[in-house]
Amino acid sequence: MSKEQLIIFDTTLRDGEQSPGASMTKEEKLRIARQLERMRVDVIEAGFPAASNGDFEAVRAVAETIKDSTVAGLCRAFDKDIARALEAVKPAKSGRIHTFIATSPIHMEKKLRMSPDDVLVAAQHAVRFARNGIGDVEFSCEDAGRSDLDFLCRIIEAVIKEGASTINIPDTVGYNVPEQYAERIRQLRERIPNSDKVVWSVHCHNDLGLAVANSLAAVMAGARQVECTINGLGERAGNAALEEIVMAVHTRQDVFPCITRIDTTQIVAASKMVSSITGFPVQPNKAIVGANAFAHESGIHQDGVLKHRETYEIMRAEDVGWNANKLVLGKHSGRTAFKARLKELGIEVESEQVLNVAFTHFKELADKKHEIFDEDLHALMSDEMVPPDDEHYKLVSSMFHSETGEAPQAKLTLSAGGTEQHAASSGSGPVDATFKAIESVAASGSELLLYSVNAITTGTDAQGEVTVRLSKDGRIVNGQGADTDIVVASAKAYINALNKLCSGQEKLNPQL
Ligand SMILES: CC(=O)SCCNC(=O)CCNC(=O)[C@H](O)C(C)(C)COP(=O)(O)OP(=O)(O)OC[C@H]1O[C@@H](n2cnc3c(N)ncnc32)[C@H](O)[C@@H]1OP(=O)(O)O
Ligand SMILES: CC(C)C(=O)C(=O)O
Repeated sequence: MSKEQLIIFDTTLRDGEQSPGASMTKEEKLRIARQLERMRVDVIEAGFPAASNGDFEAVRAVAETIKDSTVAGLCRAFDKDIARALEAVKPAKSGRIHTFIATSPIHMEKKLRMSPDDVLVAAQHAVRFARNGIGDVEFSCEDAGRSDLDFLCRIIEAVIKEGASTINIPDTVGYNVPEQYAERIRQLRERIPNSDKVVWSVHCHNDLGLAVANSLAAVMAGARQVECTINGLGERAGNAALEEIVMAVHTRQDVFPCITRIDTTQIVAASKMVSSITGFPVQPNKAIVGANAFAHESGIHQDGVLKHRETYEIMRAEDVGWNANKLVLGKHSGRTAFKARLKELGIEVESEQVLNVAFTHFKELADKKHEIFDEDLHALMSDEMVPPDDEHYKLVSSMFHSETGEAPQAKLTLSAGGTEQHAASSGSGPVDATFKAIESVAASGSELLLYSVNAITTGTDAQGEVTVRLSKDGRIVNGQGADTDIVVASAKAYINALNKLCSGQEKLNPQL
């Protein structure tokens, strides 16, 4: 007997982007969306079009590009929001409007300041309005995990009558526990007329570390869509991790009554891409995608695995995309192997020109490093992917001086809009001196929220990957830079963040 399909709805580009500091540019969203499509995700929630013109453009670009996944835009139960989302998803081959309103007593009374009856009317109106513009409408009862069951039944019955075809029951604040949440889904399916005509969806947050457990319990109770994100990214403690949901369902087919369409071999590439773009490292012990997820340290385990892999492994590393790399890349590699590996990693290169520049940089890196790993390529390509038009600032050259007892000095040459500028500064350390020197040219007035360095791979020749988070006028951006010299990586990351801050705006320093 063939199994029912479990719809995988990825919201990395929407709820994932709500992680403080994870905001993404249009180009970054497009790169991730292409990888999600390659992974055969069913629905890609690309953003919240009414949030800003930038997000509208990003959702529209995803809708124009993606052909094999449905593209969804989220909106409040508000005509203006819905109209904006309809416009953004219009170019999609398959588009969806996802509209929501809160249904819990605390949200209705304290946040919306609306009576339950008014919320019900707003929900009906929103779904009707959306259905006039598009055939595929999802309705979410925000904070359903703390909502009154009778009220949920009333509102859901009403929106189904208006034409909603997917009903989402979010545990918005991660309050539920698996048994209770599954029972909620079961009760709703039993009590609501025509419940078998809609897809039941779940969207779980991880405040108590139960997002995946709750989602899977709901699947056992009849949910057939799970909303999730790569690496579990998302508001506060995040959402259910896509890789964990998918691999639990695939590995335990003896338990689950459904199966996903996901190409699991694309999972690790997606995880590395999201980590590299957002600057959120994946913890080594993270299930499925952590560096240690398939590593065996202790003798008894190693002995067992050598005798029979399945003694300690319930999944095969290669099935989720680990160790897919059969070619070792280094300074003797050519363009063909370089291009092939990028393709395997889901990194699409827009033009031959970008490829040629990237290949030159790859060779430069290979001269400094013995072996080039996938992580190096992700970092390298993140540097290449900012379109040249948006690169107002460029690092031309740098010199650093540190001596015991002396304040470290940085001397830089930057190109600002094509004009070379020299800058020098001292600081409490070489990185501090570098940032001060850059600021003496850019005068961005931005606040440095985060500075972090990660060794991309092991060894003293490893590249350092630096993330710099800047904030200005309420906008928060992440910049990334990688180099075998971490001060250079820091300069690149700072400049990358500045370029994002000023993309689409006038240059930061009006004198330049
Ligand atoms: C659980 C979730 O993840 S929900 C999705 C969260 N995502 C976002 O918030 C996207 C980013 N948000 C934004 O850019 C802005 O908040 C906007 C553009 C959506 C709205 O901005 P503003 O109009 O300035 O409103 P603001 O954010 O201050 O307050 C939200 C308003 O929406 C109302 N509201 C909240 N949810 C809903 C809803 N689902 N339907 C209708 N109204 C809603 C609130 O009651 C509040 O109304 P009030 O101003 O009359 O008190
Ligand atoms: C809008 C919904 C789906 C949401 O993000 C939540 O409730 O957490």
